[in-house]
Amino acid sequence: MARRCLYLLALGGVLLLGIATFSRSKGLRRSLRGAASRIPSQFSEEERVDMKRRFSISDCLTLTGAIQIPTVSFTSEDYNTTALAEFGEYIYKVFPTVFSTSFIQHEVVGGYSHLFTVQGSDPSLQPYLLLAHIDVVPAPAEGWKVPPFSGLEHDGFIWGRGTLDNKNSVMAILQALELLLIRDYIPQRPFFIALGHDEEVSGKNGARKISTLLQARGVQLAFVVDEGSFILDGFIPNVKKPFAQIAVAEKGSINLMLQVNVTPGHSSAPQKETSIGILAAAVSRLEQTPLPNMFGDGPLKTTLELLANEFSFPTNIILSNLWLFWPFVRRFLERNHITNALVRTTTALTMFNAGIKVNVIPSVAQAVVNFRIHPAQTVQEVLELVKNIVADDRVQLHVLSAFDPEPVSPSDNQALGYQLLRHTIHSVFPEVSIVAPGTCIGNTDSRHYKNLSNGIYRFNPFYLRPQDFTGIHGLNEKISVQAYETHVKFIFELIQNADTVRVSVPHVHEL
Ligand SMILES: CCCCCCCC/C=C\CCCCCCCC(=O)N[C@@H](CCC(N)=O)C(=O)O
Ligand SMILES: [Zn+2]
Ligand SMILES: [Zn+2]
Repeated sequence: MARRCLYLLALGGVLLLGIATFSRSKGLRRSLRGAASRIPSQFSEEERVDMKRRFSISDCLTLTGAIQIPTVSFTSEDYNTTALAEFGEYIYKVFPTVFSTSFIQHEVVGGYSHLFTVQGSDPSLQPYLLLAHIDVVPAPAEGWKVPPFSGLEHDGFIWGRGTLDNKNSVMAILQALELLLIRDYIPQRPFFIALGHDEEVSGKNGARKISTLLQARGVQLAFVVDEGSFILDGFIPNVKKPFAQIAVAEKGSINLMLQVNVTPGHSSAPQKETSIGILAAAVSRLEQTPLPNMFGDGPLKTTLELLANEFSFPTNIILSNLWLFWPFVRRFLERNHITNALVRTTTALTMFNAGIKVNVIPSVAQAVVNFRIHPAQTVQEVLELVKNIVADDRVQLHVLSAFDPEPVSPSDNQALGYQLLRHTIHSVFPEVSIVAPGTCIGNTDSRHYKNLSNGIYRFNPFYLRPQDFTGIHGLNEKISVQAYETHVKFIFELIQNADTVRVSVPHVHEL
């Protein structure tokens, strides 16, 4: 009853005050609106067939295609170096113009990563960086409808590990540049392309080394574009149509090992508690005690306000008036595992090891918990909360790896990278009316570049539905041929759009 009264009261207030509107100054957004690509992003039938083959199954220059090369990362010390080296040779063969153009320098960094420096014709413009990664997570063939490294095309889709994460970006970036160069396009704004080889296992040998190299050269970037968000379709119940989310934030991470040591013994006369029992109780407490809901801090509130009109009544009214309804929305978002990941630091129990024999009380039990830290919290704050939840001195806590969330990048009208992406999304996907800032719940190589730019944007130009999400790191990863072509078109337009707009920048760097 009380809730109903509150709701009616609020509704009345809303009608009186009028539904919130967002004032938008013109500035950069206006200058982008008139910007048109100088070379139309239209590809001949032959070019379309070629770009598909290079990505999937190349029958022209080699027997393999990009998806067929098993560039698997297992751990930060163990990745398929043979495949990574083969991939380097492959891109050299299939993108001859990129590799032979005088104003493009190519360097191999960290053994297998690639850095391309494209010297723009106007060095007064601040450079930007396009990121992607060559490596993929393992893909045992069980459960796949086609072999994961076959690159087979079926029903309009290219199947295989890396088709969404992230050889699509690697190949689309190089393909778009190749096609622009063939059309004699000379970029005005300098830019870099960095293709990491160990993103899936930290990026410390690829992205981090490239970033260090660029920093040593005094490079400051106008913006960085990486993977990490999409045109989201069906992730939020009741949202009427897909919307593009550009991730301006990225969660932090802690891998925490919990360990319990006891004196081993015969299982016929166990002590009251075993190492396994103590550890199991501790990790269960962690799982059963969610970390605080941080709704209201970070970009999610803005995303929901921008989406408000996409919902039907009364959700549209509720989201337009979060100042009033935030306690309700805060609780609502916890109910679904993906929206829950957006409002708090998540706790995932990922490894559990103990025991050597059926009749031996094990001396050691170990578990690993993976926390993804909300943008409004830090590693130290999370560790403090975790200690209080575990609350058992017999459980040792060892931080295996940890990093804080990334700073939130600007998404205002003067934010060049954000506005260029926004403009390009509207031009390549005219049916997508909403572009909103958001948070990447996974981690990307872009975090290694935060010293070089405050404008880091994570966006992949394709539609993602919840069922597609299960293919990323999962089974039957696939991309439609049309989505891959559109990815190429998007980069083709983005590079040209980056040349069209002029904003004053504080730092000018000569490549
Ligand atoms: C209101 C907005 C609703 C938003 C719904 C969000 C839907 C999110 C969908 C997908 C997010 C996918 C994130 C992809 C990037 C993840 C890349 C990745 O797997 N990285 C690894 C890196 C590991 C490492 N060692 O660095 C990881 O995160 O584990
Ligand atoms: Zn990835
Ligand atoms: Zn991945």
